[in-house]
Amino acid sequence: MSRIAGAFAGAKRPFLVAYLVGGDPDPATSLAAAMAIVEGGADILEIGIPFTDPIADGPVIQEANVRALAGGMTTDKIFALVRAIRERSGVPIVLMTSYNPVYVRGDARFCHEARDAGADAVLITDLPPEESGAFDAAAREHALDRIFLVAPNTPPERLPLIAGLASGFLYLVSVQGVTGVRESLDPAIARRIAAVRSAASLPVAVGFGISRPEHVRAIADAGADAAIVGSAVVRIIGEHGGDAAAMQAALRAYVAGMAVAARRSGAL
Ligand SMILES: O=P(O)(O)OC[C@@H](O)[C@@H](O)c1c[nH]c2ccccc12
Repeated sequence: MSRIAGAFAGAKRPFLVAYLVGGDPDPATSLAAAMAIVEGGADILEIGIPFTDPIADGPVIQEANVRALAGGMTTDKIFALVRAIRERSGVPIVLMTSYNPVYVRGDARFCHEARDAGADAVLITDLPPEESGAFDAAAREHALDRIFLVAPNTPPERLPLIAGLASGFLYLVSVQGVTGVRESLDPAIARRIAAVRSAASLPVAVGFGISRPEHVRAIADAGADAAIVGSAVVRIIGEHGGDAAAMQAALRAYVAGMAVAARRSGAL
């Protein structure tokens, strides 16, 4: 069983997935951020490989991409970051990336290096299921789970195709649009979670726009297995970039509040 499947099957189910851009604002501070997020209680870590032309990223994450690239982040250093986290923690790690950094290495080499560093899964934001056959074969060979996005405008008839390729969990995008903190959740989310559930037996994690404990509770009450928080975490890193100790304290406190909200939810 993969580390991610094991986490979802375990007594302490994963409720909170936290995202950060690898290397934001520089490799050492990013490691400090990742460890504070884990210490705060995140159950799964999602690490974005910074890229000049990201898809679906709102302004907060775009700026983090720019900071990370300016701080010297490369794909090699992403693997070094994953390795450093893995030396310190057993937290499941999802690598999120555009296909470009994968393509330049080749599917097999990318998957080998990701696995060797200690990553558990890969999410490629711009590789549709129809075109992911070669990558999927390499991922399977290296025992990496494949996370796919399901958006509000994903036609229901595509769900079986996506569910057939995915493993670990399905990433349900809560809104049509880009990443970023939002005031409230789309009321249609419960219906969408139910639709994904009926098409797939995988855990469902909901992301985009989740930033407050009440959002996490609402997601849990709507039947999701996990909530994904990105921009709210990345914003804290951006605010404290120069002061690692203050950044770590703020991240620990914020993530702990979100994790506690998830675990108190009756639905979970
Ligand atoms: O930032 P938000 O709204 O909290 O959403 C999570 C999201 O940032 C993260 O999972 C993510 C970052 N970049 C992406 C690109 C596509 C899909 C998802 C993502």
